[in-house]
Amino acid sequence: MTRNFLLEETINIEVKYIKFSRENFIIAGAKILEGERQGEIIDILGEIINCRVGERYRVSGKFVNNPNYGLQFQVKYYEKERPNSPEQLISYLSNLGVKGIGEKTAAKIVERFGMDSLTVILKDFSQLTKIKGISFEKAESLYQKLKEEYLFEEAFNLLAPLNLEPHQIKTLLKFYREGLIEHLKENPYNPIHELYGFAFAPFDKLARDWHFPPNHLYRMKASIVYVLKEALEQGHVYLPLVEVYNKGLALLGEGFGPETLDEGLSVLLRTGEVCLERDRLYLKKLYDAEKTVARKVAFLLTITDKKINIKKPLNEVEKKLGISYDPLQKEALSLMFAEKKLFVLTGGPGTGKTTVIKGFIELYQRFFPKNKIALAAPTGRAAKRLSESTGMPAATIHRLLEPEGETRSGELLFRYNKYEPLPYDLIIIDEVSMLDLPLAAALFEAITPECRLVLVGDPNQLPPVGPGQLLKDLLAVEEIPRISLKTVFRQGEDAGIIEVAHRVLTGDWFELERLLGERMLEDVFFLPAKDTENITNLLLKVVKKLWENYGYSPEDIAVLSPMRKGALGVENLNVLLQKLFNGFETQEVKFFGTSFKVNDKVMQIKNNYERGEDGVFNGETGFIKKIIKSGDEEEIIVSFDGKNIKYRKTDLEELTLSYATTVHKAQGMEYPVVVLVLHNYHYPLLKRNLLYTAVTRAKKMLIVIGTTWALRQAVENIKEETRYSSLPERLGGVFKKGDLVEREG
Ligand SMILES: Nc1ncnc2c1ncn2[C@@H]1O[C@H](COP(=O)(O)OP(=O)(O)OP(=O)(O)O)[C@@H](O)[C@H]1O
Repeated sequence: MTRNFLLEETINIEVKYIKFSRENFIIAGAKILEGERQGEIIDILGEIINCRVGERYRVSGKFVNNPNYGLQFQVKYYEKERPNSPEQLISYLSNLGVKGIGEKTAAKIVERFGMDSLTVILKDFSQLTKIKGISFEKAESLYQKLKEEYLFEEAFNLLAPLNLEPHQIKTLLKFYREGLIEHLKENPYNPIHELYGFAFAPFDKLARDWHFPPNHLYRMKASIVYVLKEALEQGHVYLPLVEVYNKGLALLGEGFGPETLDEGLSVLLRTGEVCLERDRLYLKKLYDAEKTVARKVAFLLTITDKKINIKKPLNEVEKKLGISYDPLQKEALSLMFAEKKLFVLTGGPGTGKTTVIKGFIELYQRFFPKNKIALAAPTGRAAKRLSESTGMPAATIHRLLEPEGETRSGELLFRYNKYEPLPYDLIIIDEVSMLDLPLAAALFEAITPECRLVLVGDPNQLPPVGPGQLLKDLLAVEEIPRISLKTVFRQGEDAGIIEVAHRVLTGDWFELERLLGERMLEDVFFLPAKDTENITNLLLKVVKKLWENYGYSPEDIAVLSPMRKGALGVENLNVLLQKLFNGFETQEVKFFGTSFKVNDKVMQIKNNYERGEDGVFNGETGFIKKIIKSGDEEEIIVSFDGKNIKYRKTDLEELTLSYATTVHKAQGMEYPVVVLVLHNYHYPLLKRNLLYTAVTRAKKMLIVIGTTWALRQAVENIKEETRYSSLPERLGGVFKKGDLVEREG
């Protein structure tokens, strides 16, 4: 949102009704308040936060003629006007959404305090209690709401013209509260240091506006930290110093050389915000995490146990489970009882990883009946699957560690850590491909040296969303005991899916094309379609058929797309699928353009350890069971696997519709039916590991809809991003040079 908008006009309007709102984009009917068009009601379109009926705005933008809707005004910049008549004030107060402050009560307030009402509320809200029907609590809620509005407005007026997104402004306010502007004045780059996910440019512009010189130390420091945080978002644990300098100098613009950054770097090193090792620069948090994991892994490998011979009891276990393990599986089982306390089991779908784990637990319980075992996985769904297949309780790694609070910048603190280690003798972690470095560090730190650790996963899946690539890194260190299971044992209804998964892995496009083209497989279908419109239509037709004719419920069907945005992006598909599955439902709560309806399939999109009894975590899916409306309050009850969790309207930023989801978000999940859409415009993401991850999510049926080119591209593109991580070298060092890892002392 900038003010330099070609042919820009500015008009004053009053919002009469909201026609449409999505995220922060709205279309509203507004009355023009002055000028030639005074009194006309036209549509205004644009991003306006917390836009409410009755409010007045000064909007800048341009008039456009829409062939269907007539004259409209596209808003590029706006300023909310404070109410300046008693009627406006009443409308403003009653539309704030404070429980118990409707039009009548608002009128009483304005009657008593006149045009000073807002000042009175902000200065001394207890005065409101003089009015009959306004309790202290009600007055306080109104004060809180008003204060929030003012803070937001102040921040918005300062930051929105710098291209900061509204949700980012909210994040800043949540973190700095009333002190936001003060903190920015002190050092406009503070958020780059203290938070994640912010661009450099807005704060750089702010610093310029406030006359901080371009070679200011703050700017040098922030550019380095920004470059490292950007690298973290891309999965890197560190960046080579030369890359930091190149990227940092590109940010600073012309006229700067490495020597200007040197000063910033030495301050950051002195204060410990970043760490330099050889030519590798780390954010401290990731440096510590990497060292923790390396130290613990080294420790688990150096302190050894007595090897146990499992030959005889294994026969009994095989009899009990009615299975005969193949030689590789037997070797895996025997290594799990070897001297070293860390073991990594890998393999694609259906290769018997779970079957080996089951046998291992059986054996372990025979040898150590009193020992305590914990099973965990990075996501709730993966933990549930692990629990179902082993018949033992399994938790997410978060729950295993028991979050107890979080730091100001949102990092979780756990009950179990190096001071209070996890009370288990054996820990088995599944889906380790999804485990990122910070969570791995928290886990490893909380493991006692006596504990045995078995890690299970498939390294061909996508790497974790967070930084690092633990599983791949561990596999790169030859001293770490591991077995990679190869034979596919599963011969059920998903045989075709497994065959396709293996063909994808080997990049066997011609065979795959033949299998799909000749419809050789019972459970995999490729429906070629060219443009996004055809793909969408076909998708809706297919999903409708699956639902109405084949009896699959929305819960059973996962529509996967590589991206969030665009015609075939998850956001768009969710709106279409909601209409299909739940179009007639009328009970809804609107939240920034998303309509949440009863029966909708939803996903939690951030970890919240305080929600419900033991937290709801990123990636958990559920269904909206109930919407409760009382007065101005709206609440939603979501059932996650039978567990009912309450969300207030303001909590809805934690939820998203999940009829469709990205392949990245579907990692670790399994669904009876996967419908995957692929189009040429997904090009940057069309990679083998993404396709493999999508394919292996399907248990009974896989349907791919899209262009042949996109599918082939995904099969053949093996360019995986390289993630900078020193873990393999650090661990290699233990066995060779011993220079990068400190032994546990
Ligand atoms: N040695 C074996 N002999 C016969 N059947 C086996 C053997 N090992 C595994 N199976 C069978 O193969 C199927 C797949 O095994 P399992 O579920 O353990 O694989 P997985 O690697 O965990 O798969 P996924 O990653 O897809 O969950 C199961 O039905 C299992 O009973």
